Amino acid sequence: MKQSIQGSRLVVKNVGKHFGDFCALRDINLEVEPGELVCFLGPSGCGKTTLLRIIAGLETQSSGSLYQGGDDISLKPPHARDFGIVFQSYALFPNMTVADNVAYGLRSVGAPKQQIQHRVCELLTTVGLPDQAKKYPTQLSGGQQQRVALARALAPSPGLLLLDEPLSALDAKVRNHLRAEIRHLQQQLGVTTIMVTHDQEEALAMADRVVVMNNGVIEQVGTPVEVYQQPASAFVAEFIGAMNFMDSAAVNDRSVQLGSRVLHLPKPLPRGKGAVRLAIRPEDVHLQPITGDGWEAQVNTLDYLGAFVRTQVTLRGCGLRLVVDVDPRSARELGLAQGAWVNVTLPSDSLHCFAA
Ligand SMILES: Nc1ncnc2c1ncn2[C@@H]1O[C@H](COP(=O)(O)OP(=O)(O)OP(=O)(O)O)[C@@H](O)[C@H]1O
Repeated sequence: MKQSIQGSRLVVKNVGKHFGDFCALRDINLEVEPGELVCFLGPSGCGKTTLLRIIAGLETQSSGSLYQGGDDISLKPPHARDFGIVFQSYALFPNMTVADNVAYGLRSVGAPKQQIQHRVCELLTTVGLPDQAKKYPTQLSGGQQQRVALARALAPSPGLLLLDEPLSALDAKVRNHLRAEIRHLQQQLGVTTIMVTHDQEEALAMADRVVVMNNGVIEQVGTPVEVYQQPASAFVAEFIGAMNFMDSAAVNDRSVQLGSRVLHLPKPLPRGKGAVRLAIRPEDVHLQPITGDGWEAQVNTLDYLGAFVRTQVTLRGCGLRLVVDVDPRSARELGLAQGAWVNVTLPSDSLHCFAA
């Protein structure tokens, strides 16, 4: 039996899902490449789990189709699809040993006994539990149980691995550790993987591409760098990381009026007129000594967060409040303190614009 897994390509085409009158998914289109790890990320109720369950065949789509490795799987029952799944709650069989849990999928397809034993050993070693084969799930920690669940899902060498919030029941330290291990294992095996999460840090750290969902639609599909640096909508900009939003008005297709100033934009506006929602990340706002260029602003609050200082300032004149992240050394050099005055500049190449 092979240790490496040949990941298969998954295509989701025009998938929609209704529960009665409620539309949970609308016209979902997605292609997951062999060996890729894709995260479904979005707020509670946006449809992540429903989409994962449709891919697994545990839920039936109301419209659209699905293809795995070129085969139309749209109407296949779960057992006829080629995937392994890990749920948030470990869902191990409590009356079976660790070894029997991992062997379960192989026994059900009638694999020879010796081959099963070898595969179970191999997988328990891979997930770092070579000595736990004879234990029962209740004798293991949450992190260990989730490793067993992962080994069980991978045992039949599926073309697709589905992970439904696999880390959210674990404490922060175990979660971070297991996050890195799952990613390493996934890359080593080359198994095509889809993970559902509402934790943006987890998605950005693990995924090749992130699918950002909201209200049953895909807002953006992109690499972690793309969804962070070039958010396609105000929702994505706000949902991933921190963002300042400012109401402004277009002067023409390359500039906007903010308070008494005209700011130039990095990209042309789709419409060169009307209201525009301008946005900038806290780490992209520049603070300088009061003699510098830009707006005069007063410091309202300062929070020391270890790697950086999160500051809130109010611009003189327009009264606009901005959150600014400054590295601790610059904060010291600027003499940042509550009530202090600084100059604020908003670099053009860091501005994002969205329809108001
Ligand atoms: N069987 C069902 N019957 C009716 N409505 C459902 C059913 N399953 C899901 N929904 C609704 O569909 C929407 C999407 O649910 P889903 O579980 O996919 O969201 P989610 O993004 O995974 O959220 P969470 O992060 O909270 O799990 C929700 O509004 C939910 O209430």
